[in-house]
Amino acid sequence: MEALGMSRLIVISNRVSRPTKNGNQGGLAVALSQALRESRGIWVGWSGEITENFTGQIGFSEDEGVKTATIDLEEQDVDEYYNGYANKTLWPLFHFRIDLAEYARDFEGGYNRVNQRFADTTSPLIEPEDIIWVQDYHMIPLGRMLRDRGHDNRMGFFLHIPWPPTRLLVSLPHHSKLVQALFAYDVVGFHTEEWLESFRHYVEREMGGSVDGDFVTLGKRTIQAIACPIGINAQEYASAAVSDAAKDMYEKVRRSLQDRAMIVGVDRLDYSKGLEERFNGYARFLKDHSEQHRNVVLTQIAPPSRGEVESYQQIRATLDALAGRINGEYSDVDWTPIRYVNQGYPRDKLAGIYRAAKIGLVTPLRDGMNLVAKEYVAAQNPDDPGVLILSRFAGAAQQLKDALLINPYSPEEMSDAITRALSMPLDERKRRWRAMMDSVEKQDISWWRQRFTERLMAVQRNGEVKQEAQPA
Ligand SMILES: O=P(O)(O)OC[C@H]1O[C@H](O[C@H]2O[C@H](CO)[C@@H](O)[C@H](O)[C@H]2O)[C@H](O)[C@@H](O)[C@@H]1O
Ligand SMILES: O=c1ccn([C@@H]2O[C@H](COP(=O)(O)OP(=O)(O)O)[C@@H](O)[C@H]2O)c(=O)[nH]1
Repeated sequence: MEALGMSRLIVISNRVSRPTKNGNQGGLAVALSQALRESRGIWVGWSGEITENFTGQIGFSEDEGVKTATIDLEEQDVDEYYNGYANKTLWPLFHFRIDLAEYARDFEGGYNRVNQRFADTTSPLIEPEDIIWVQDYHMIPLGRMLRDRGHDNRMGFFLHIPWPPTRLLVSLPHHSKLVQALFAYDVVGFHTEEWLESFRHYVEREMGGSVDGDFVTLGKRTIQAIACPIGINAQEYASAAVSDAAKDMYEKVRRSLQDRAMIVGVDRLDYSKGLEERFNGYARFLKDHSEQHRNVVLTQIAPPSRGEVESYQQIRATLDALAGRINGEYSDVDWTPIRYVNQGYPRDKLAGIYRAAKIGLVTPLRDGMNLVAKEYVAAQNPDDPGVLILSRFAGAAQQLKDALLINPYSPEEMSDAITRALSMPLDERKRRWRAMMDSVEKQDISWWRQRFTERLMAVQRNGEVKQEAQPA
């Protein structure tokens, strides 16, 4: 494979997704699997299992040509690392919710302990020419820990969530230690220019570092920090939308709607996704447009997520009550305005649901990227496409400028956008869809992977960048 040459790729992430025969995997897993297969690489991560006492024993497996190496964690590890520091401390803070961020020394201790465990697991597997690619906020210190074990390999890090403004980040105890750890990598990637800009701002203002184009220097160490938006497998997703499973689902949904227009939302049940604001915006639409009652249904698919974390239990209870209240107020014996569904669907069925929806309503308060927005576009019928209403605060809004971009905090804007989308002429729908689909197809998941790994390959093992890789 051209980007990696003869080097093996080693990917390390919290979750590992093994290829299955029916290909039912997320886009990230598909993209990484392809690169791992072609480079005979390894994907390292948590097995998702809990063991009584940590053994460090590695479970090796090979499925469809992709090797995985996983470890089990102890209950205390999962509490302090995954539920604790990752999802009670970093996730809310990095999504600008310092009101929800909890800090406890135990969380930070558990986070570092688990990262040491991943470093111990990965270290013996690493060969000198391997390129190492660490994914996401669960694993920020891992690169530093691998360097401490003597690995001078090319190492990259990709952050899948936003990078917060400096004024918020400084509320984290030991914030500079966390940021300093990123300087162990050679290339650090973010989804958007905005997150990259905030990272550079922190390094310059808080740490006295300097920025020169993509190069960011702190003390003796210079790394590259780039914006590299993740995409989906657009062609494959468009095909999935006309598969038998998708068509069955499409028919089932359409039959149940009886000519009503469907608005669809698909999100993990997470406070960052703006579901409460979405329901309130839709309620505002119902209040302002009684003539539209019975013509419209909002289907919100929201599989529960991170249910051991209290803020997730709270948002779930809030949404249960809100959906009940809105339905109670507006329903009739033969019409329910919100279908609120707490189960997840596999890709093909989901693609059929997206295609059956006249409107995709994607309104996170803050989101690293949001792949659902791109999937909704890819699943549409080119001859009769639906309209995407997208929060300006999703990373995806930087690319999908032909969506109806809204401020998710404003119920009026949401109500107006729904009204506009319901009556949008076919010509305008087609024009907007074509422009968005061009972007989804061009900057797809392979583009993302290749752009990042090419940058990493251009770094020499001593950390210098080959001349031709320097940006103009
Ligand atoms: O693994 P979980 O705790 O169940 O969470 C699922 C994933 O959520 C986050 O996704 C992010 O990555 C997406 C792809 O780049 C991006 O589109 C989205 O905006 C992000 O929120 C998380 O960052 C992943 O690590 C989780 O696996
Ligand atoms: O019932 C569901 C709900 C969501 N997803 C997938 O979960 C991913 C969600 O990614 P996104 O970037 O939108 O948000 P995240 O959950 O990663 O924050 C998308 O690929 C969805 O298709 C799914 O397969 N089934």
